[in-house]
Formats: sequence, C-alpha cells, structure tokens
Amino acid sequence: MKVLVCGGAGYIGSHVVRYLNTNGHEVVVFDNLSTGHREAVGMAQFVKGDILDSAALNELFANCRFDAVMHFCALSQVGESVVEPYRYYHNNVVGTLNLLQAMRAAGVRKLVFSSTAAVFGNPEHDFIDENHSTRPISPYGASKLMIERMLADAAGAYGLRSVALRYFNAAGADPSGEIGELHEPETHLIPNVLLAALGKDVELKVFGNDYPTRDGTCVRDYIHVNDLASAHLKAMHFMNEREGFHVFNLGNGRGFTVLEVINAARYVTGENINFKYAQRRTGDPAVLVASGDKARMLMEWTPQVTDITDIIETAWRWHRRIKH
Ligand SMILES: NC(=O)c1ccc[n+]([C@@H]2O[C@H](COP(=O)([O-])OP(=O)(O)OC[C@H]3O[C@@H](n4cnc5c(N)ncnc54)[C@H](O)[C@@H]3O)[C@@H](O)[C@H]2O)c1
Ligand SMILES: O=c1ccn([C@@H]2O[C@H](COP(=O)(O)OP(=O)(O)O[C@H]3O[C@H](CO)[C@H](O)[C@H](O)[C@H]3O)[C@@H](O)[C@H]2O)c(=O)[nH]1
Repeated sequence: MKVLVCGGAGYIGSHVVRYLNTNGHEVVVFDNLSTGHREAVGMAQFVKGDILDSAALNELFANCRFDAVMHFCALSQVGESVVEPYRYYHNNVVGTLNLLQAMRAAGVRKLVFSSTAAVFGNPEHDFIDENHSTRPISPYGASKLMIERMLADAAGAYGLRSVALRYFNAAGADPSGEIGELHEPETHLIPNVLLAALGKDVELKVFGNDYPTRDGTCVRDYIHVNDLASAHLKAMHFMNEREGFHVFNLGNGRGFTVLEVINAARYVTGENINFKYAQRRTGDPAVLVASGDKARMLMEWTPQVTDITDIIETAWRWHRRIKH
C-alpha cells in the first residue's frame, strides 16, 4: 500500500515509517519539522509542509494517489496546552480538519489517528477500556477528543473509515539504536531518567510522592514504540474489513510507578541516578493503565516488549548513541 504519514519525522511516527517500510509498504512523510527531525525519516520520501496549509495538502494529494493516511501531527505537551489552548486547538483540531478535507477532495477514505489516554481525564477505575467515560482535563486531551468526534461524524456523512489509537505512555526505541525519542524540551519520564544517567545537565525531578499508589508516585502503562507501530499496520488491515469509526486503547495492561522506572533504569544503565522530589505536576492522574482486550480481540494485536527493563534497554541504546 502507499501510505501518507503526517508527522512521520516525530518520535512515534518515525518508528511507524520504519515498520511500514520493513513490511513492504511505500511511504511518503509530510511534516513541518516543528518537533520532528529530518534524519528520523530515513529513506522514505519526505515532503516538508504544514497541515495548517490547505494548498500544500491539496498539492500533495494531487501528486500522489494514497491508499491510506496515518496522522501523528500534534502539539502534545499537556502542561503547555493549559497555558496556550488556542495554539493547541488551532494546530491539532484545525490542522486535522484541513487534512480530512483534503483527503475527502482526493477520495482517500482510510485514516489511522494518534489519540491518547489523555481523553479520559481522571480515571474512574483501573484497566481503562474503550467504554470508560471521556472527560479530558487539559486542552490537549480535549483537542484529541474533538478530533475523534470529527472522525465519527465523517464516517456517517462521507464514508470515511478511521481508527483512533489511544496510546498510553509510548516508550523505548528501535532496537537498532538508529532512531528514538528526541524532544526539546524533553518532558517525558524515561528520556529524562536516561539523560540523568548520562550525566547531562538535567536535574531529575519526581513529581509528587503522595499519590495513593504503592510507593506514592504515579503509575503509568509504558508501551513500546515498535508495538505501537505494529498496531498501526493492524489498524490499516482492520479498516479493509470494517466501515466506520473505531477506537482502541493501546497499552500493556501493566502499570509501573515512577520509582520503579528509575530503579529499572539504574539496573539497565549501571548508573546511580539521583533525583529529588518535587510538587505534583498539574493534570497528572495517579494511575493510568489500559485494558488492551479490545485491540487483542478485534485487531489480534499483542504487545511483544512488555517488561519495563527491556523497554528501557532499547531507549538506553538510542540515548547512548546520541550522546556521542
Ligand atoms: N509520546 C506519547 O507518549 C504519546 C501518547 C499519546 C498520544 N501521543 C500522540 O502521538 C502523536 C505522536 O507523538 P510523538 O511523541 O511522536 O510526538 P512528536 O512531537 O515527536 O511528533 C509529532 C510530529 O508532528 C509534526 N507536526 C506537528 N504539528 C504539525 C503540523 N501542523 N504540520 C505538520 N507537521 C506537524 C512534528 O514536527 C513532529 O514530527 C501525537 O499526535 C501525540 O499527541 C503521543
Ligand atoms: O521528569 C519527569 C517526567 C515525568 N514524571 C512523571 O512520570 C510520569 C509519566 O510522565 P510522562 O511525562 O512521561 O508521561 P505522561 O503520562 O504525562 O503523558 C503521556 O500520556 C498522556 C496520556 O495520559 C499523553 O498522551 C501525553 O502525550 C503522553 O506523553 C508522570 O507521573 C510524571 O509526573 C516525573 O516524575 N519526572
């Protein structure tokens, strides 16, 4: 298949591009490089552009006939979205609407969309399934939920087939060590822990140790980025069989506390990673763990790298390489 990957120069998108190429699909990446990196795209065809630019999108679809689109473009920092909500709604919601309109004009009717566990807000129970209520507590989460609603409406009105994959915490890197997570500034836990292990100028902070969890720190469900990549291909196959709009939660179904992540990183790196406790970070729920039953049953998707040590080991290979 010929697949347009919007946001394919970013962390998750670049791993999906690599996975699609390895599985024999032809890929074109469209990305404005606002947070992504040209080098991460590898040998895939690259077009620099912005989904806010409808003319550029229309030109892209006029030049290439795509079988499907995968859409990773977003601003995605929860805290920043609270301070700059208009910027988030503009980039994420308006940008996606442009993309959907360009797809419709070109007659492209399949989309895989990067959604997030942030659509749930404060969870009502563990093992969050797809029927859990959606009450996002940040503009970032709200922007993703608005897009899900647009996709549901587009299914009814225009026959768009789409799958929203609600990732929990994407983590790890390709085992080759050639691509990985590189954000500036970095806000995510595992890269920050590894930067501290490398002795970079990072003072590792643990945000809150008074949560109602086994050691007082937040519990998250870390899902390996290549397992997310395989889910995207499964979603594409799923859409060949099914009409309409579908959502899937993607996680391991296992939660690790922040301290457990730091201890696993100490084991992997052999470094004594120092940290200090800081205030809770606004908008952080205590526990976020997915129920992956629906994705397992309907897409036959099973994550392969589920141990936190194995996940961190792949990220460590990448971080050690970029240090040099
Ligand atoms: N990283 C996670 O743990 C996580 C969890 C849940 C959901 N998500 C979602 O997954 C997607 C990818 O996340 P990521 O961590 O790889 O982020 P990322 O910032 O590394 O990748 C996003 C990519 O989109 C590009 N982009 C952004 N706005 C654009 C625009 N207007 N036009 C063209 N390109 C644009 C960026 O340059 C970047 O390459 C995002 O939609 C994010 O919301 C990520
Ligand atoms: O330096 C750090 C960074 C993070 N944390 C803690 O580690 C946990 C994980 O934080 P991340 O920033 O790595 O990930 P989030 O759970 O905040 O966010 C991820 O999951 C969200 C869904 O809830 C969104 O989708 C978001 O885009 C995605 O990055 C949180 O308890 C956070 O407070 C620290 O203690 N110190």
